[in-house]
Amino acid sequence: MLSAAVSPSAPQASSLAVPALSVEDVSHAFGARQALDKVAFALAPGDFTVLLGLNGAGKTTLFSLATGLYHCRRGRIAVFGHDIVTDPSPALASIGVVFQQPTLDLDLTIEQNLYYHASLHGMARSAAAPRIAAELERVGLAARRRDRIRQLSGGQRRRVELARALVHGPALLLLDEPTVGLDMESRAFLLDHVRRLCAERRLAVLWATHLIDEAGPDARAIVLHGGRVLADGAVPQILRDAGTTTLKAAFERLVAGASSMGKPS
Ligand SMILES: Nc1ncnc2c1ncn2[C@@H]1O[C@H](COP(=O)(O)OP(=O)(O)OP(=O)(O)O)[C@@H](O)[C@H]1O
Repeated sequence: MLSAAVSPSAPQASSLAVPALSVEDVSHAFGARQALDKVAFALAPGDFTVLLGLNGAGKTTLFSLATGLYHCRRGRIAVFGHDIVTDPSPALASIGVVFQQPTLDLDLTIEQNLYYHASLHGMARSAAAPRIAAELERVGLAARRRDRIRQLSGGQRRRVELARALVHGPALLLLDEPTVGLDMESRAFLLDHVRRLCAERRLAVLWATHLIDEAGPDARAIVLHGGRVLADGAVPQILRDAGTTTLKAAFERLVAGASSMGKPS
């Protein structure tokens, strides 16, 4: 398993009055294809939750709905109580996102990309400057701040995207397959960095991945398959419920069970 150098925070959704993220019976279809089917869960501040699903499970669709890229028509998504459809401004102000597809401007410098993001969030340059400096320092890229994105490696670009997602001070961080294509060292860096943020800033994190080892034994995991939540809980509990010793085996058992019941795959 990848290491996380900080003590994790336990799932606390039940003890929280207003969840950082609340997904209530959300369904979404593309024509006849049902991408999400009554998905429901909640995240509390400080929760590090891994959304585990194979290609096509519905992870990106859920992220697109949670960030307002798609209109949420069936069910409800709220960020700190703000409905993403009816009250989007405060909801979006609280979210930081690292999308699956890189969205940096390759011809701008690291700093220019971050200032642009800050301005989209209505931050004055004077307010953005110390935030940008601090986030770049934390991801080890302060000295490269005037380099253009195209001069960076894939892992460095991902770190820039993470720094950018945090510049406006979100309390909820959504990451869609953030480590795809990265080597072990870069994956471990990102995972450790995000786990630290959870612990230090009480950031709520939803980390979507198909890489099972990114859900350490101390994480909470939501298993999404065929648009449905098959399991949601602390990893040890998921193992107990599935009667397995590894999350990989539990995942395979859950998916096989869903398939044998005729659920979409
Ligand atoms: N724009 C779209 N039009 C039609 N079908 C779509 C569209 N986007 C996603 N789908 C379908 O919805 C389902 C869920 O896709 P989604 O991209 O959300 O899964 P995912 O878990 O993010 O997978 P991946 O890890 O491969 O990105 C899949 O069956 C996919 O083919």
